[in-house]
Amino acid sequence: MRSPRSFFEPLAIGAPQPLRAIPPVPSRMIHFFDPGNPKMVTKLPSLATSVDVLLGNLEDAIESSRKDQARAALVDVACTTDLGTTSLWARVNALNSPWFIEDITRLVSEAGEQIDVLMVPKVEGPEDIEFVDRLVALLEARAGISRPLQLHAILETSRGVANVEAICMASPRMQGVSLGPADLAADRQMKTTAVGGGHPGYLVREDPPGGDVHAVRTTAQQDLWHYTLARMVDACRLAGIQPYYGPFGDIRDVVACEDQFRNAYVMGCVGAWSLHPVQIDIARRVFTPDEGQVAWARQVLAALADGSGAVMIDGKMQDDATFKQCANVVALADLISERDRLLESRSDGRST
Ligand SMILES: CC(=O)SCCNC(=O)CCNC(=O)[C@H](O)C(C)(C)COP(=O)(O)OP(=O)(O)OC[C@H]1O[C@@H](n2cnc3c(N)ncnc32)[C@H](O)[C@@H]1OP(=O)(O)O
Ligand SMILES: CC(=O)C(=O)O
Ligand SMILES: [Mg+2]
Repeated sequence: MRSPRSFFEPLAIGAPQPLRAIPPVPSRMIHFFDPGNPKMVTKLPSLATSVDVLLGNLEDAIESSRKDQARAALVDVACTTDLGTTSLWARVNALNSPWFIEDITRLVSEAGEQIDVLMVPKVEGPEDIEFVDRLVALLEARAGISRPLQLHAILETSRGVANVEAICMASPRMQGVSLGPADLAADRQMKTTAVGGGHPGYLVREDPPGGDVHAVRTTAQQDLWHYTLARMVDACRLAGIQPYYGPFGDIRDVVACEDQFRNAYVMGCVGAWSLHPVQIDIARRVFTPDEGQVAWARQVLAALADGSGAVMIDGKMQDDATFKQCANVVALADLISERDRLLESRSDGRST
């Protein structure tokens, strides 16, 4: 654990000063692409007019035989493609893999000014983040990078979940954490074979009406990810960083994807991954504050000018706590509306 006095000092001589706060940049959808797939790469300028984050994936879903090609292609994308105001992130391979060292070295050294966030998979404890933090600082210093790269951890092992608070607080580079439901399910030996979503066997059943255990009873599926997500949200907010739902693998099931994303949004997450273009609009719809809720929140703020006291609006008590809840909704809505204005002007071909 670092001393509070040295927490914000660069970890290498010549590395940029660490950030004191996470930049307030919307990241409703982290859209994954395979940098080694030319068809996907040609779509990037057009995708950049509709998504908040484009992420070049080098880890799972990229065949071992194509890792080097995908890495080189991602550096090329970073250095040659105009993505406007859309952020560029990269998912590197796991720390113990044969590709990690080359991933991190080349991405930081050759594209460190273009990449905003490095997503690190299978993070198990603060020591993993501390290791990457120092390595990135050394590479930044050597390459003369002017602004610090941020780190994003994927929560996908039991040990990672057990250490999530320490992971979130391990470095000022930490930008956020995503749930990794597929690897986490495997690591925990859960009995789902899906990427996110529910399971028909994880349910509650109504009590027997009149004690008749043979009566037909209603059941409702429960959210397999509730505990992990809630714990992750608390850990992220404790550290002042951003929580995200990860991927939803059933691309056809847009309804369940929207439900899963919305659960995460209501719980406090700021975004989710989109694996396929069809999931982009789902994430935008879900992670953009609802107009009716924003109007209500503005009404509460206006009624409680300085946040103190208590008033009734439509029969509901409002005070300092609801003032803060509403201020969060309004601040997010304003941030997103500015982002959508930028996306719209880029999509119209106007200068941003
Ligand atoms: C558990 C985890 O680790 S999740 C993270 C790792 N997984 C990933 O990154 C997967 C990313 N997504 C993909 O690779 C693809 O979406 C796949 C393989 C799942 C499906 O791809 P396809 O079989 O080509 O899907 P589909 O035929 O519906 O594609 C329709 C079009 O969208 C394009 N497309 C599909 N996914 C993407 C994407 N992520 N980004 C950009 N374009 C895409 C296809 O190239 C195709 O283009 P075309 O109409 O010009 O031919
Ligand atoms: C997100 C991810 O990598 C997983 O679910 O395993
Ligand atoms: Mg994974």
